[in-house]
Amino acid sequence: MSRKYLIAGNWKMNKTPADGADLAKEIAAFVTKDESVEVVICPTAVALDRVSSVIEGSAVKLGAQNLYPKASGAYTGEISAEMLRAVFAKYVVLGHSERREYFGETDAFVNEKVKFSLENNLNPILCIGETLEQREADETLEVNKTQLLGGLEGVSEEDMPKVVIAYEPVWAIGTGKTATPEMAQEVHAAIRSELAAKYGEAVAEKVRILYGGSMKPANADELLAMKDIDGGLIGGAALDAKSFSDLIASARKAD
Ligand SMILES: O=C(CO)COP(=O)(O)O
Repeated sequence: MSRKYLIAGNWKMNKTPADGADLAKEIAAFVTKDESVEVVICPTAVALDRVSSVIEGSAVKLGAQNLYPKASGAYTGEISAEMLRAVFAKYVVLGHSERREYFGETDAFVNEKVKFSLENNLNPILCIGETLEQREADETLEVNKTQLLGGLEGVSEEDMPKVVIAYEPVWAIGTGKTATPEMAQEVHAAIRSELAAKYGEAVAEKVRILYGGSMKPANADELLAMKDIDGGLIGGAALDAKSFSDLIASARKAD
């Protein structure tokens, strides 16, 4: 496959800087320099600097979990793109369903962040996904299309290869319930065809679409075998060096 698999760990609100550094050290030891899989870890903001030092010189890349789309100034509690670049973050998770649900983030706000991250040399991981109610009401494809196109409003074709999409069905996050490979593939294929309609086939083929939602070593092989699943955005299973390494190993095999 021409797209490089991406395994990204979203640590959410877990791990102190010291615990994060320990975990990062173990992951960095597992990831080789000529790795066929791109590996990203996304600690909390307070752990970014320390984790960054630990993975320096390794093939593991750093991601943040959020940013505020302003250069600097009176935005108490927020973190700028420049600050993320200063700790050598390469990726930033945006529009996660937890941020949409608990912090009221809208498609328009997520879109501002996506554009701001691209303007500031950070690769956005744009998260989209339907709730259980929406799936049961047969709205899955429509909801994902709205969040996808809303998040990408005004993003140029040239910037698209830097964008990663993460399909994370809300009902599968942290619940132990995983979408079947076929369910996930259906949505991933629909996402890719929306990208093709907006940006053309060649661009759509380059964009990586990750699956997220209770992905773990036991189900990774069959998910990663699907044509349009290019990796995973992992929560719970990314908090343990063994399970995260096993996920990287699955992606190596799937390559
Ligand atoms: O939300 C997720 C990653 O962003 C997925 O979380 P879990 O892997 O814990 O279900």
